[in-house]
Amino acid sequence: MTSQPSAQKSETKPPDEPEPPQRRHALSSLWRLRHYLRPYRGRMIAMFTLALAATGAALVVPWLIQRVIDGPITGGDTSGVWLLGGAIAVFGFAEAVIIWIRRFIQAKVALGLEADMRADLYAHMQKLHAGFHDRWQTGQLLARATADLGSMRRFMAWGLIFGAMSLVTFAAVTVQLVALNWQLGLLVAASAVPLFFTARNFARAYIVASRQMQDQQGEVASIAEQAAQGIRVIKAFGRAPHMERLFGVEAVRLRDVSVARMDIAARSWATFNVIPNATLAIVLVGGAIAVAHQQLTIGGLVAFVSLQLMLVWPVEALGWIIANGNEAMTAADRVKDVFDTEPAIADAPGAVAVARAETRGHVRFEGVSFAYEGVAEPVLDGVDLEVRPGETLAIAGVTGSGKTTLVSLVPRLYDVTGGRVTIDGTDIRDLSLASLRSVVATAFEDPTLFSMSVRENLTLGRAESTDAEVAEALRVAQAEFVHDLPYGLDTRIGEQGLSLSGGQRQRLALARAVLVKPAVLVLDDPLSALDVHTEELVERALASVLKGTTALIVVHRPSTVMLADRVALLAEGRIAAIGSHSELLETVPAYAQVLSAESEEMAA
Ligand SMILES: Nc1ncnc2c1ncn2[C@@H]1O[C@H](COP(=O)(O)OP(=O)(O)OP(=O)(O)O)[C@@H](O)[C@H]1O
Repeated sequence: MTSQPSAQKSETKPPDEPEPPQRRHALSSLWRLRHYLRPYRGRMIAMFTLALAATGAALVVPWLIQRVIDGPITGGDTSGVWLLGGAIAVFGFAEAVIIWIRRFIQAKVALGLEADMRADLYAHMQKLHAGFHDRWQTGQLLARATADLGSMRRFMAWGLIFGAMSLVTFAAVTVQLVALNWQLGLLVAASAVPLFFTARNFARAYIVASRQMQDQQGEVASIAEQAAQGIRVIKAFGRAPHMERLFGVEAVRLRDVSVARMDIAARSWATFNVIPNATLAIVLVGGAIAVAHQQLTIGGLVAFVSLQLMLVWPVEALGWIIANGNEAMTAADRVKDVFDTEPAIADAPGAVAVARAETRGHVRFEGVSFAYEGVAEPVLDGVDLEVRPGETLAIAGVTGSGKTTLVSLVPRLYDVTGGRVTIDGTDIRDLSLASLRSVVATAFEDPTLFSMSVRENLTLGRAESTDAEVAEALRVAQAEFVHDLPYGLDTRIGEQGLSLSGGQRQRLALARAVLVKPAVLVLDDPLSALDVHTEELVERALASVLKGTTALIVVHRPSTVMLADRVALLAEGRIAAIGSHSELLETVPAYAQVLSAESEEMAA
């Protein structure tokens, strides 16, 4: 078996995870994902039009107020107030309705966008080879699929519209202000200059802080995920305080980078608040002077101030929009890291599909070498091995000799780095992955079961299996205990099947592989968790299945070797010896050592 990847993963960051992004790169990462907006183009245009209409309705109100003050109020004509007051109410109500409709559409667009991106990201992660998942922390992937997509959704569906509307509002209000009083209007327009510089400096600092926080969120998620997965080990070793400390260190780091990020935001947002309010104070003084000099009516001043108040929120929101945009850019950069990883194991051009019925299951390893990514030393170095159709070949070797690695090459969980593996004479890289995996079925020593019903877990490799076939597979794997579960085959088993014992999980995983009725069955020490009696029962039933199937079985125990027609001894990356169990016991001392004293007893 391979060593626990999560243990390795906790030590290192993904090697292909880049350094914090340059603003330009982050922007281009977000830009590259613009196609997700395409299906929502119509609704985005509708949202923008509605936002414009709401702003238009809001802009009319100060103009009407000016008419009320300068007309009916100044002239003492109360009858005119009703009409203008009614118009103000209509426009105010219209604005509220339009905003409500826009928000309704916006929520659908936002959630639809996020769901689309998440579905694609998940599909892509599923296509990525096992080597990618070995190197990436699960928490980092989780953070990308949740928090990062959330940031992108917020910007694409809200930030973009609000940003555009803030600019439109600023321009429209400024034009109106200049028309009312050009000196004061230009003063308000000039306040855009300090705003621009504040916004630029804020954006530069915030993008780095955002990326640091997002990366750290991934670290915290990784530790939490490992702690949840390894809760039994942690408890058994009394390491809860140690794990708490580890988590605490990362959580404090997350708090620190989040506080640093908010610090940058708080300072800039204070400026975003101060500028419009300071401008408003100056306008009030200047406006009062203008009214005194009869350059502006009282109604004009009230309209001016009302219009200017309309700018306070868009300017204050600028800080949020920039922050949101930066978070979306760095999130897109992080998501792009995953999207840009090409599946190293994929269908070759012109890959052919093999049919199960036509596959004899003649497996050959021809001069096969293999080294894990980033590891110089090869695990396998020139393996030549033949498994004839219908033959059962056991692979033995000391721990860490590469048995799991060797059998993982057959379903192409990893690709050879030298030589080739063939099935019925065809290089498996020339077969379509889907068809290869339908003729090769695998059961691992550490059987992963999913949080779904027993039936769904069993039929994972062959959804169309009949009840009779399921029953037969359960019999072969001696897994009939499932019928005693509260809902039988419909019992939902816990995450990773934790509510079942190790041996029960192993038997279900074996039944799942057998159910596929594969041409080539790969079993990686599938009976290691069973007691001797159950193992014997499974072996007896399995023997009938193995008769018509080519099988490669990784073995540690002599009892499992008995299933095999021949045994290959793997040592130093090569096949050191091959033959029947008794031949090897007699002629290869290393073989007897590998299978321990137990093997000698059995041979005797
Ligand atoms: N994902 C991986 N990345 C890097 N190295 C790995 C990976 N998986 C396994 N190795 C290394 O490859 C070597 C062979 O591992 P493998 O699991 O194939 O051995 P094995 O013979 O099946 O061991 P065991 O009998 O203990 O199950 C070991 O040195 C192991 O540390």
